[in-house]
Amino acid sequence: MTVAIIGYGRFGRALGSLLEEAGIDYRALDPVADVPASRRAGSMRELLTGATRVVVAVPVPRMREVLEAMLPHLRPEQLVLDVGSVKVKPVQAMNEVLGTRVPWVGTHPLFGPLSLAMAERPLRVVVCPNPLYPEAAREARAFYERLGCEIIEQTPEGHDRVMAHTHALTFFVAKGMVDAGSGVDVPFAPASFKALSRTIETVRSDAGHLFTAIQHENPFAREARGHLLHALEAIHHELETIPPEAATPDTPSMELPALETGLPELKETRELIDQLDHDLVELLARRAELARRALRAKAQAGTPVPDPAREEAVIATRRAWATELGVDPEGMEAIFRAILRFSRRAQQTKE
Ligand SMILES: O=C(O)C(=O)C[C@]1(C(=O)O)C=C[C@@H](O)C=C1
Repeated sequence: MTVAIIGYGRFGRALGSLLEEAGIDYRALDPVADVPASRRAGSMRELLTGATRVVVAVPVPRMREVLEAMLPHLRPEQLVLDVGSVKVKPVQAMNEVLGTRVPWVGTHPLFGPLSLAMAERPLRVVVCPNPLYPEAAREARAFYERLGCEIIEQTPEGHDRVMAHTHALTFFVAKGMVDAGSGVDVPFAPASFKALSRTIETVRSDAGHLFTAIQHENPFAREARGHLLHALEAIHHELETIPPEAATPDTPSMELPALETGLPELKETRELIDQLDHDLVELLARRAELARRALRAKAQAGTPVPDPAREEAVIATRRAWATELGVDPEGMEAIFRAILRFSRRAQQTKE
């Protein structure tokens, strides 16, 4: 399989690194971004000749003109996939420009460069089957599964509706908070804000055109923003009008979903421990993924594998962190020695 990537921006590059990890050959074309010489195609014709999968990773508003530029060089045995963050408009563009000439399918990988760098798992991709090419969705599934992704099937409308209430609103709220100056240079922050500030960082690190695309190019985003603004206005108004002494947690409109589980204390505590351990297992899986990445980097740089000096440095810092947090450094060292053994074992297995 040879993959052609059109658009070597943040996502195009991230996809390139996934393809490389999976041992799949690819070429890329971008009018401005720097493509490594070994991967660079000189023209659309050169890029598309011989490619079996063609990934369109350009900003959504540019999709149609790019599809038009591709069309003369495409052949019916190829498969075109877009990776836009919205689906109704790109699918419409592919339907109109490619139609029944070349197989195509709309897809949205729900991960970006940041989640790949952090070794977040699972990597999920929404695939939107279309009646013109039922086989294309199956091929897209197989393609993404080779990259280690899980697939969710959705209609373009279903996808955009969900995204309007999740992706678009998250970006909207985060940008609103950034523009209102919240969280800048604060001396301390409660846990509730820490979770949100991670989101703000993600939004900040994404390409600028993404913000406009997920708001403007999603037909349901405007309405979702309107509902949110309306709800916020109503809350603001109530906070202004309800006298403070009347605003108990039982005031109907101010009620938040109950936090009390009503479970006996031991049962509740064990459930919390289970949740926390689940997070730990997920973190350890990501750590193992990063260790495998370190191994690949070391293979290129000729660094020793395993590396006792690095392992001792790891242990020393974790002991210091434990001391700072007031937990037993000996115990923490034992845990990290086990984690390093786990890590070395993970480096010996492929996936
Ligand atoms: O940092 C590295 O070189 C790694 O390969 C990662 C790691 C780790 O899991 O932290 C794993 C094995 C090495 O012996 C040292 C450290």
